[in-house]
Amino acid sequence: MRPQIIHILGGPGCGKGTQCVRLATKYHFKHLSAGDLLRQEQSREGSQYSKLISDIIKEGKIVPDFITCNLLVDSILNEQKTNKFLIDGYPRNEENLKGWLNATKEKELDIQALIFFECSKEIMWERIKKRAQNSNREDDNLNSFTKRLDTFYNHTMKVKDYFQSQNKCITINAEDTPENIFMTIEQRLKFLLK
Ligand SMILES: Nc1ncnc2c1ncn2[C@@H]1O[C@H](COP(=O)(O)OP(=O)(O)O)[C@@H](O)[C@H]1O
Ligand SMILES: O=c1ccn([C@@H]2O[C@H](COP(=O)(O)OP(=O)(O)O)[C@@H](O)[C@H]2O)c(=O)[nH]1
Ligand SMILES: [Mg+2]
Repeated sequence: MRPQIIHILGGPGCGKGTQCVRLATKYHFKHLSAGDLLRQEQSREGSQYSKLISDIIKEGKIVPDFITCNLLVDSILNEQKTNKFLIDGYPRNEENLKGWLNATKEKELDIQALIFFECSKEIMWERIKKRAQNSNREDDNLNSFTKRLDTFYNHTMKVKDYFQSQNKCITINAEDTPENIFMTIEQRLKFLLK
């Protein structure tokens, strides 16, 4: 069967990773966080992209697609246990989207849906501040958060528009408790979750 893919997007700190972990555990998805893959590549000894990734992440900008797309495709093709994937935090702009649509067509990957989290910037900032207490991430500070937010509104929203035009976008209110958000996702994605 063709690998099945669900994307998750939303602003910085809205709770994408938290809900992906829950979904992956209960429904046996492989959770691929584009940000985690980039951070791994950044700290991989000998990586020619370390500095580029680090600089872009601090600035809240978006890493060129050939890097992120290759990391994701490699992870999908190397996965042995499942053919269901949650792709967390990607595609983040139109360049990512174009690269991803080409790659998925070529590799015959089936994109089923985008889960899009809606959350106010005030709540996202509260959550980032909480995460900053133990995340050690270079971008969990007010300066990077402001830039990431700007990138989100100016670029990532266009990706949402694309999925909406394909009738594949499921919008979820992410301002609730993690438990309630998870229940809402389960209800809205019943047709996909097995
Ligand atoms: N629904 C929620 N209510 C309160 N805090 C949350 C909720 N979801 C996630 N968090 C917390 O907010 C922070 C950011 O969550 P995370 O899942 O890493 O977001 P994202 O991947 O979208 O940046 C973490 O500290 C997490 O524990
Ligand atoms: O496809 C991606 C995903 C992430 N990033 C970079 O990695 C950072 C952190 O992404 P992550 O998804 O981990 O952040 P989150 O939204 O979960 O806080 C982003 O701000 C971007 O700079 C990127 O360039 N391309
Ligand atoms: Mg995350």
